[in-house]
Amino acid sequence: MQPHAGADAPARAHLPTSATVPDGARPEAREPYAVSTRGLAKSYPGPHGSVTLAVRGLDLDVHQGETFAFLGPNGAGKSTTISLLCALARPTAGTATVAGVDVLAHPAQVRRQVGMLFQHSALDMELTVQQNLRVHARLYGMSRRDARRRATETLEAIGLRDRWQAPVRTLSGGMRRRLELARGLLHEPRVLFLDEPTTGLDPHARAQVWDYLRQLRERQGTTLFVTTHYLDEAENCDRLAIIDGGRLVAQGAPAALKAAVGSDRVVLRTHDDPAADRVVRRAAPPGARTALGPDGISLRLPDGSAWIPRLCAALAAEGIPVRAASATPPTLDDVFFHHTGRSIRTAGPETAGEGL
Ligand SMILES: Nc1ncnc2c1ncn2[C@@H]1O[C@H](COP(=O)(O)OP(=O)(O)OP(=O)(O)O)[C@@H](O)[C@H]1O
Repeated sequence: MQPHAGADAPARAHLPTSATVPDGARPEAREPYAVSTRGLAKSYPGPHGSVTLAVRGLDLDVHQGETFAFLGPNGAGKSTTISLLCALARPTAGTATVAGVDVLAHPAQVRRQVGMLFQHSALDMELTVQQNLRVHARLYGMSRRDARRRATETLEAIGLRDRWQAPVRTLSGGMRRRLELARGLLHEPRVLFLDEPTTGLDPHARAQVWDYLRQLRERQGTTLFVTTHYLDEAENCDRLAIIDGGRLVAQGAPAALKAAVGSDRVVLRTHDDPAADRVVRRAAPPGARTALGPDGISLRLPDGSAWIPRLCAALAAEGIPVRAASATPPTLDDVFFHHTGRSIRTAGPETAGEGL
């Protein structure tokens, strides 16, 4: 479907518009970012006269040609942000430019510049692969020749060239997802927004989608803005932003975000973990907090592997041999925990802000 202007535009008292690039100018000449937002916010009417603050003042910068992950738990505000950036909904406050174009001043131009892959399939199941692409090409005003050329290229790239006459309902879930990717790319968008592109796919199909995204980035330098709640997917992106309850929690390259957390996770297993826990607490540096769990005793320590022999020696001195010990560098879940005090695996929609 052709994207349409948001009918949900709330009253905007003083919504500033960015003056970065006027219509028709070459955006890359002045705009170094594929996506840039300042104070971007969106609220919805909530239950019982309340207001849901779905997105609360985002400052995001996505470089051209990079694969950018937008990571957050359910209800964090990821889909809402994509709607704002694709000019499908109007912000309540703040500014945003996509491919150098202001989403508030020139929404139609933004919609032409971007490609979108929605969470739920927007394919027509009764039409063939080729017909689905043709409908999309018409909506974007592509010439027949361009549409045919691009359809051939994209179907080749996603490995569906031999299925071009098949009705979409006969394709597997992974094939349909790849076809949606081909469709989103048909009009050669400068920025492709993907809302949880691999949700519901099996591991093999997930890997295929990511292989294709990687190729796309290498061949065409398309900027990819991908929402996900899979940590491993965010890990493989150039940079990421973490969002929780509509707020930006952290933004940067995965390695830099993890390095900023600093401490490694040290886990020790013994035959008597409660007794060992008391010993470890005495031996660990002041301020280090231990946690007893089914995996053993865990604690966060800078340079964790250097601490393991010391902790083992302290335990041996108390007659408690160590059965297993490990030191793991911080993960993106640790980054999320560091900033929010919760694990992304257990964080849920109740964190989305409700207020006035
Ligand atoms: N059209 C709407 N009307 C009212 N509230 C909405 C609307 N769309 C989203 N919300 C609320 O805004 C908050 C953010 O929702 P959003 O869908 O953007 O989160 P998300 O991070 O994409 O979640 P998920 O991973 O589950 O898709 C939630 O509290 C949601 O209930």
